[in-house]
Amino acid sequence: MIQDSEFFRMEGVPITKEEIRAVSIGKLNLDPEDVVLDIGCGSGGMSVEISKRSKFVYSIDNSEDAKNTTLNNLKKFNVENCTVSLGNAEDLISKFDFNKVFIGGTQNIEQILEILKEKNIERIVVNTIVLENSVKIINKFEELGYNVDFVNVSVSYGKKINSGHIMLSKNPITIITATLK
Ligand SMILES: C[S@@+](CC[C@H](N)C(=O)[O-])C[C@H]1O[C@@H](n2cnc3c(N)ncnc32)[C@H](O)[C@@H]1O
Repeated sequence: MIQDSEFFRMEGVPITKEEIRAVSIGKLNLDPEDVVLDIGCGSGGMSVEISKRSKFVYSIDNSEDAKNTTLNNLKKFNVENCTVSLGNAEDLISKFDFNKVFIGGTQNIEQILEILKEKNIERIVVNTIVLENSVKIINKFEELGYNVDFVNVSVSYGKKINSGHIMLSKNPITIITATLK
């Protein structure tokens, strides 16, 4: 994984942290021939990591700052197999052909999952921090007939203080993986 500090960042544009990227990449079970849609690409943290392990990535974000941040990071890490589109994922998904999806942005998530089901996508991995979203997403996947696996990942970062070393925890992230039965 690339260290978080190596990414170009813009104020207000989130990034999926290194350890969460590692687990999410594992859950995507990437193959070099995979074509992946990254919904809500933010700073491009996942887009860059996925592009290094797959054939092509289509990234979407509805924030212009996020689009520009991702483009900067694609350039910084010499990624040539990824394009970035500005807009709402629910309006753009139909333009692309892909076989796996990573979702880091969850606005209109139920509508997005319904559109993806129509495309028979084999594997979808979603990250969410909001508890209500976790329940909503798991229920929607089950309603649509997917196998669902969900894990909660809590990362604590080590820090040196005067009297020794401590661990500082970050908010847990729920990682939901849906596969077709
Ligand atoms: C947590 S950030 C993703 C971070 C990213 N995975 C990374 O590694 O840098 C979520 C992003 O999703 C975008 N977003 C949320 N819902 C969206 C939607 N329906 N369509 C497009 N973008 C969306 C937000 O603008 C935000 O930039």
